[in-house]
Amino acid sequence: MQLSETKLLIVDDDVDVLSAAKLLLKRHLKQVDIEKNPEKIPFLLNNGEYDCILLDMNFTRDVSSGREGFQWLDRILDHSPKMTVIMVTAYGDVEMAVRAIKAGATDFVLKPWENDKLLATLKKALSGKSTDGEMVETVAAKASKNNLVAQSESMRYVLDTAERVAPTDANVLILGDNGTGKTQLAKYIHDLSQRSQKPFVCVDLGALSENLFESELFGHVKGAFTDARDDRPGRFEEAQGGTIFLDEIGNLPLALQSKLLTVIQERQVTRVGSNRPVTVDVRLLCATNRDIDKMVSQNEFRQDLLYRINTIELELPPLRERPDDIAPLAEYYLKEFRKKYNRPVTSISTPLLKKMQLYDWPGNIRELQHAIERAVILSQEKILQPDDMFLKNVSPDAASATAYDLEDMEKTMILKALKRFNGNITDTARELGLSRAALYRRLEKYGL
Ligand SMILES: Nc1ncnc2c1ncn2[C@@H]1O[C@H](COP(=O)(O)OP(=O)(O)OP(=O)(O)O)[C@@H](O)[C@H]1O
Repeated sequence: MQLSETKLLIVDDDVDVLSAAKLLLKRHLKQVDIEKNPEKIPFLLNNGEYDCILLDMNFTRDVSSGREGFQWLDRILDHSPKMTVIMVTAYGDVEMAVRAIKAGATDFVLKPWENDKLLATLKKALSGKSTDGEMVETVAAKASKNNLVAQSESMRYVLDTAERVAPTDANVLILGDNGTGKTQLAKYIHDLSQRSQKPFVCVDLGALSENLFESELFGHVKGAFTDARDDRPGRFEEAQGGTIFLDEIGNLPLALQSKLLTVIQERQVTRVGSNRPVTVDVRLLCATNRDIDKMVSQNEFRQDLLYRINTIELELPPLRERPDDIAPLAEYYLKEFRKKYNRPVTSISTPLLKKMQLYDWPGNIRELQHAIERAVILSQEKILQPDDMFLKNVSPDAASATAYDLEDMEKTMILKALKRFNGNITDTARELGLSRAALYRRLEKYGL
């Protein structure tokens, strides 16, 4: 959207700020309205057709929590979910900005602002919108999203948060078991960020031997150790301007944890064997499948480092906790492998899908991917059947279930749901889409 077509509302309790902003912006925008009292916001939203709101975070002087601003942000987005809201704060720091963006703001500006910066922020926020208010995705982000299957509510929440955090440059820690998609998510964040045209460097700290960590991350100079025949930049330098993704950060030895902390604080790396620091501008994404808080409490991971890397934490749930993703993932990989191996398989039978829903998937998406790959290669059928997929811990009853074994299926589903919610009847009933009374009747019927 063009700046010259934009109708803007500015809400701030400081009249000087309001008049200065109006004086500057009315020359560039179609309409600029100002309001001192945030209580008027609902009335103004009902009566004006604004494209953008510049909203102060702190209405009560000397209060810097931003609480009021967040409350008004919620109210605005409840009323107009696609509104471009730019938060204004005198106390801005990355954390507050990230919280605002997570809560739905498009961007933020610091007070007192420089006129050029304010205009640039407005332009950027509005240019990300097409006329119907949808965010325009970059080509890389679109491609990346196409590879991400996310139908369950929990995954959509994770992606939604990732999308909000991506443009902020905040450090993100991704938690999740093996194969849940941590690397894929990190790439997605990079593709959605302003660094998407710069390198995305992925370092698997779980696959590095301890004596290689330092030179791999920070580089070395010729002669620094026996095998160092040339000067070599480390992965931080390779990621210059872009993103570095440190996978399995929980594997970083303590001595290197303090070096990494220094790198993050000073934004400089020093190659092994050199004493000349090199300035690096990288965004840091980390991931681990370990219980990092427990590692901190056992002094295996530095608390101060954790604070630095987890400005935002995203947790990928295991596949068994998002059964809604199983069918779309299976379809997605069926299509991929059918093409890759030129096989005539067209679809997945309902009984096989049921069998997959009942399985625990300890290896998560990676395991599902391999299971479909094997089935596509080996199956003689056009439609994959339960026997085409060997899954270790599915009970034989469930495995041979046909679409017509409804009672067996129902009993198994109830048992699974009860287990998942530790016997809690209300939660189990809600999960199964039953009333509590209906669930009790079935428990009695099946003698559970
Ligand atoms: N949402 C998704 N949709 C489709 N495929 C996915 C999704 N998430 C992950 N995958 C695929 O699953 C496999 C495992 O994903 P990924 O390597 O990102 O997991 P990870 O959590 O980083 O694993 P590890 O802990 O072993 O490093 C990859 O082949 C990836 O492409």
